[in-house]
Amino acid sequence: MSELVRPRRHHHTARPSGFMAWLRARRSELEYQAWVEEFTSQLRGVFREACQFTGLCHYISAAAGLTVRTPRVGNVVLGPPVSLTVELMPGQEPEDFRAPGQRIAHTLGGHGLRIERLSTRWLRLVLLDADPLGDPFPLPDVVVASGRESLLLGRGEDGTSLGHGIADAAHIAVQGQNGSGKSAFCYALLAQLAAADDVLIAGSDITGLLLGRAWGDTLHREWQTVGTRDLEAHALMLEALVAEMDRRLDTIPQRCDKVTATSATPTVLVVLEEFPGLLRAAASHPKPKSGKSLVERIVLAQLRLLSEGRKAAFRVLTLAQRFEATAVGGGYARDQFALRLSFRVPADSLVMLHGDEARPLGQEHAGAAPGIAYLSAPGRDCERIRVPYLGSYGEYCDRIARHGLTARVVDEEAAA
Ligand SMILES: Nc1ncnc2c1ncn2[C@@H]1O[C@H](COP(=O)(O)OP(=O)(O)OP(=O)(O)O)[C@@H](O)[C@H]1O
Repeated sequence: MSELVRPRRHHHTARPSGFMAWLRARRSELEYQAWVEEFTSQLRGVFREACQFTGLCHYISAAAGLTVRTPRVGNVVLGPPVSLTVELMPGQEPEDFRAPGQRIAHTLGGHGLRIERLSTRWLRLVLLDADPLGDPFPLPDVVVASGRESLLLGRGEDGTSLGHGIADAAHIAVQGQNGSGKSAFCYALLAQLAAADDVLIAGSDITGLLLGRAWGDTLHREWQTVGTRDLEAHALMLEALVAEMDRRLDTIPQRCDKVTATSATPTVLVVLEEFPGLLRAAASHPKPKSGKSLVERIVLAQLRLLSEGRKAAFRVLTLAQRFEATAVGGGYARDQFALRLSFRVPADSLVMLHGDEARPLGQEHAGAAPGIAYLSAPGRDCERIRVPYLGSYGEYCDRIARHGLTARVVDEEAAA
């Protein structure tokens, strides 16, 4: 199969003058039209073959033998970008094109496929020339005033921005290999949240970079435990958070089934940076003669925050290189995360966190550039996004110093 080359007009810089010039222009236009026809018919043929090889077809048994039916192509638009309208076959849905989309795009000579629903039966498939997530994009110096406002999570392949309110009842799981951009993503997330009056950023960070130093003068700092020198302090902090959660659950007002975050009872974002590393470090701690080990205490506290925290306005943000059940406190703990992001990870890790739906992307995502993540969330199709980049670590420290909350304006009425 020869490569599909999108027809391009020859641009004449000078306006044709005289009969010979007119003739040349006319001939060039006819050649262009013939090229367009040839390209369009080849594109239809290659699309048909791609559908056949990716299973987007029906096999019909007729007297003359087995025939293959593929989705009918309506209009082809040269663009750029090239797009084609396609009629769905009986029983087909636009989602069926998502998994094989990239293979179809590669077969047609593009990088990716954007799927747009035109009507119940018709789709537009847009062939993307380059990876729309290829270029980094900066995080503007913005903060939210409340956890109910939407944080900028990233940009999807169709260029639209994706938001998430921390007050939404979802715990967040972030996995990625070294250097894949997960810390930078959390810098961007926390920097946006630092000034919210109804949010407390708490948690444990053995690296002491995401939490800790940068938060020095803010009121979040006293709820953050960092470093590896005093590992018991991490367990004590998590247990203190569980105690606060229990207090809130005990005092939920009559006829309410959850705590509504205010400046007096802020949404507590419990950040667990490099959680498997914390468990590994805690495992080397001497076991007490009686009672629970340090690892058991940390795992139990995390599990309680994950399973009961949502109603008490607690959200957990856990980071790990790999979200293996054994590394993050068990399969039940892992199941509690509704919003899941994977930066560059091996294909099996991607499937482990996002399920079989992510399998077709596994190989490609294993080589993803820093800042590109695969995201799944309730009520959303799984998708690739590019997260915003805040810049250097120094810039993160500057933003926290500039915006980090140092005092709360308590709304007395809401507090009562
Ligand atoms: N969104 C992004 N856009 C562009 N470049 C990025 C982005 N995020 C990270 N990078 C680049 O990748 C580098 C590594 O990112 P980061 O430190 O966040 O990785 P990590 O996954 O946290 O790694 P580690 O586990 O080693 O801490 C950054 O120093 C930066 O150069």
